[in-house]
Amino acid sequence: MDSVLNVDSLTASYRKNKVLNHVNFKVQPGTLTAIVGPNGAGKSTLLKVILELHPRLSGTVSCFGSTYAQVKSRIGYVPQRGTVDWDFPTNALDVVMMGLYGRIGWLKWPKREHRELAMSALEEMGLGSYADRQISQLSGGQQQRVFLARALVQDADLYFLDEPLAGVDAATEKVIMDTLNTLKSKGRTVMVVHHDLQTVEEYFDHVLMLNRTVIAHGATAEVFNQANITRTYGGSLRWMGDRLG
Ligand SMILES: Nc1ncnc2c1ncn2[C@@H]1O[C@H](COP(=O)(O)OP(=O)(O)OP(=O)(O)O)[C@@H](O)[C@H]1O
Repeated sequence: MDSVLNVDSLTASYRKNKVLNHVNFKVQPGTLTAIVGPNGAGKSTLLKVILELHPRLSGTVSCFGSTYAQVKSRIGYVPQRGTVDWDFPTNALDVVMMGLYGRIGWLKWPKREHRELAMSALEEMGLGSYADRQISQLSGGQQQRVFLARALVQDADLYFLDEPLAGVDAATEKVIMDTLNTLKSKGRTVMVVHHDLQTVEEYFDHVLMLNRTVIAHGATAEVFNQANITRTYGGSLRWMGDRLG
């Protein structure tokens, strides 16, 4: 089967600090992958390099057999909440509409059908009554759902989400995971930076274990084991041993 994403010998740095070193992996369509690794492992940087928001030093990234620039309308991104300027004066509905600009075209006015699409995505996220609310006046979990709604209306084939479950309550976590599973059931491919090792097996069918390079990658049932967790995190996670044997 052709891979949706092929990362080959990818190396990236911030000035002289090499953050990603010969990262190699391929992702198959219709998979839901957790990207896990300790703080500073390069998870967010990996997404930024794939999305051409940060340059690579060497290596290649191909999405659907093409460069990112050629297929970017097929790719959705939900950034880490902390990296977004929530004081930007815009309301929830307008943020969701941004996901439609690929279809509407920049500098063109959205039509009623676009507004309805954005509205129904907000409703799907349980935020129908918040459409006019300034994004700075939403809770963290609501902001996260607004960004997920924006990604949904984009109707992409490949999604990257950077810690969408960080700091959200159980109800929002369920809404987000249900949404990601729906995308997967439609054959979309989803990659999620994730920190809670306790839920990796329950939520994700694949896992990419990263610590500046790929420590392990594959089906969760095959690679998410104590040996690989220790290799990824060092000896600092001994408490997981009881669970994973
Ligand atoms: N803009 C930047 N300028 C300089 N160094 C950076 C920058 N962004 C990240 N780094 C460094 O690159 C390394 C990898 O950071 P990155 O944010 O990719 O890690 P991460 O795995 O996503 O971490 P976390 O789990 O803490 O979010 C870290 O050492 C970090 O300090």
